[in-house]
Amino acid sequence: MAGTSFALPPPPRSPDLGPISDAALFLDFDGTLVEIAPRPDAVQVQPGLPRLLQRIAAGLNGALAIVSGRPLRDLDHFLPVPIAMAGDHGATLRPVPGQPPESPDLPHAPAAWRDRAATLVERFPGTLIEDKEHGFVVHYRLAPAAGPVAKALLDELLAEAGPNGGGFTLLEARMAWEVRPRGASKGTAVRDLMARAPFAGRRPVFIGDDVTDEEGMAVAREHGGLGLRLQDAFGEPEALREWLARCVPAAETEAPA
Ligand SMILES: O=P(O)(O)OC[C@H]1O[C@H](O[C@H]2O[C@H](CO)[C@@H](O)[C@H](O)[C@H]2O)[C@H](O)[C@@H](O)[C@@H]1O
Repeated sequence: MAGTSFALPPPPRSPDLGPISDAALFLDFDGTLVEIAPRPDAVQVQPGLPRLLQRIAAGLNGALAIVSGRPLRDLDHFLPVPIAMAGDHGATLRPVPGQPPESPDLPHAPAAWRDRAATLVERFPGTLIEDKEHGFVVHYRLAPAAGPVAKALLDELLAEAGPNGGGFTLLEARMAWEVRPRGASKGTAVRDLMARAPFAGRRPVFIGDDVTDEEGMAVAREHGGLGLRLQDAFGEPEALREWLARCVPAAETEAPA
């Protein structure tokens, strides 16, 4: 519903932005909506958060999307509410809740790469591999010494595959290295969603904490919107959740009946 008078309040650390009207809100998950945890399966979602997001989405006529590196199955587990989602760093889109996800035609990482990464996990207890639809992540939060070794191994695998890494790139995440297919990113996800209702015609506001969010922020800015780094505009995830809670009364006032 472009043209609505509903406005998000200014972020606490960026008051100069003033109220943000006609927003389409794009939110990262890990490190942004929830605090970083020792392992991917250990994140704690505040009990009221899913419903809060659903209420804000309703106030924005559906123009709220989670844009995450996580697969949709994780997002559905942690946020079991009908809101738009983009998972796997933009490789999987579900713009309409309840509809089947959409995936561009992307390559799948060779099984041999995953096997080589598994040898690393044997050498460095505490490391773990997280499988994604197209690639995988080597996490080393619980074994920091493994970080440079994992990077060297994954760099080598991609280099052996040719100049464009066999269609893959190595993404630096928080205490993790992710083998991800080229051609999808949080930027492509935001661009795709901004071409569709109910996002089209609104002002994109992307909020994230990590280097993996920068492409999403850049596309939001290209569309005349805001790319907000959590640490700069809000501080910690808790401050973002407090801000989201403050969005709700206005959202419900302005939501269509
Ligand atoms: O795009 P995001 O929603 O921020 O997801 C990025 C990656 O987040 C997860 O890993 C990170 O969070 C874990 C839980 O706090 C933490 O243990 C790990 O060290 C972080 O790298 C997730 O596991 C990945 O799949 C996401 O791509």
